[in-house]
Amino acid sequence: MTIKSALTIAGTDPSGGAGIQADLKAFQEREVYGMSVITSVVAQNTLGVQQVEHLSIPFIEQQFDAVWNDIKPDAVKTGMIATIEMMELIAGKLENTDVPYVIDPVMVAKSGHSLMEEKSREVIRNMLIPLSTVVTPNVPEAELLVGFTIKTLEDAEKAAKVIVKELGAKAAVVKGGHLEGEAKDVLYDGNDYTYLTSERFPTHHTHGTGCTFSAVITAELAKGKTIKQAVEAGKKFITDAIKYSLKLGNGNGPTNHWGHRLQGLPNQEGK
Ligand SMILES: Nc1ncnc2c1ncn2[C@@H]1O[C@H](COP(=O)(O)OP(=O)(O)O)[C@@H](O)[C@H]1O
Ligand SMILES: Cc1ncc(COP(=O)(O)O)c(N)n1
Repeated sequence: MTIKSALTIAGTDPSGGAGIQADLKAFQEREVYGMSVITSVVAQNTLGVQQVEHLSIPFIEQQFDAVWNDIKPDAVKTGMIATIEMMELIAGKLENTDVPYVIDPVMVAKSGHSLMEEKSREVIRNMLIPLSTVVTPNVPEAELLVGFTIKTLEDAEKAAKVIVKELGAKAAVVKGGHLEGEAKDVLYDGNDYTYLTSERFPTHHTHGTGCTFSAVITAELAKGKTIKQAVEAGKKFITDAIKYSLKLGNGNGPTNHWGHRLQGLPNQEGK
């Protein structure tokens, strides 16, 4: 069996639901060998973010080189990259590789805490997105990337197209977690739209949904799946992870990375 590997470059969540920790759990569930480069150490839990400390640029670079020069990953994702300097470093490292690259453009945590400097938005747009295979913004992130309001499915389609045609991503998925009604995401791959729809579960235990979704997409690309197959696998996985999400902690609990093994069983509300 050939082992495929994936690398996440992101911030941490010591409570295990988001960031690097969520990504590594997702890679493991998809049977891909997981590796990580930490950009910022975050004191956070299900209640919110308490404190953030950024690692130095030379130290982030050392971590990256340690992985890349030894076990070159089959796919890479970035999550929380807070500063312009971090983005420039990562862009420089990824610009001449052909490794599939997924960007989860993490800007603000669900709890409302900013995880990216505002002035970095321009840099993610100009330097990182043109290098990417798939970008996975939620609605507020997509609005900041494209500069218009997203209220309807048509707006989401338009935003996905702008991210591909104008910002230079190979594909974009605008996630519908923040819209009303069914949880409907829109993938645009430069030619076609694909809609990924699930029922909306009435739960607030959704800490780390975006991290887990993009990590599964990364794992599937590492295995050589197409963008469409990878995004469909990500949607299936996150739907079960939310359906069986965990009432852990005192705030918004984490998603359940074993959700896909629990199909047919009652969720935590007994439904
Ligand atoms: N309550 C929910 N029920 C079912 N799916 C959801 C729910 N909330 C979010 N999702 C799905 O989870 C994935 C992550 O979306 P979203 O929560 O918008 O991302 P983020 O964590 O970046 O804000 C998407 O596929 C979205 O459709
Ligand atoms: C290190 C890190 N990366 C990403 C998120 C976003 O996750 P969420 O939007 O679910 O809070 C987070 N809270 N922490």
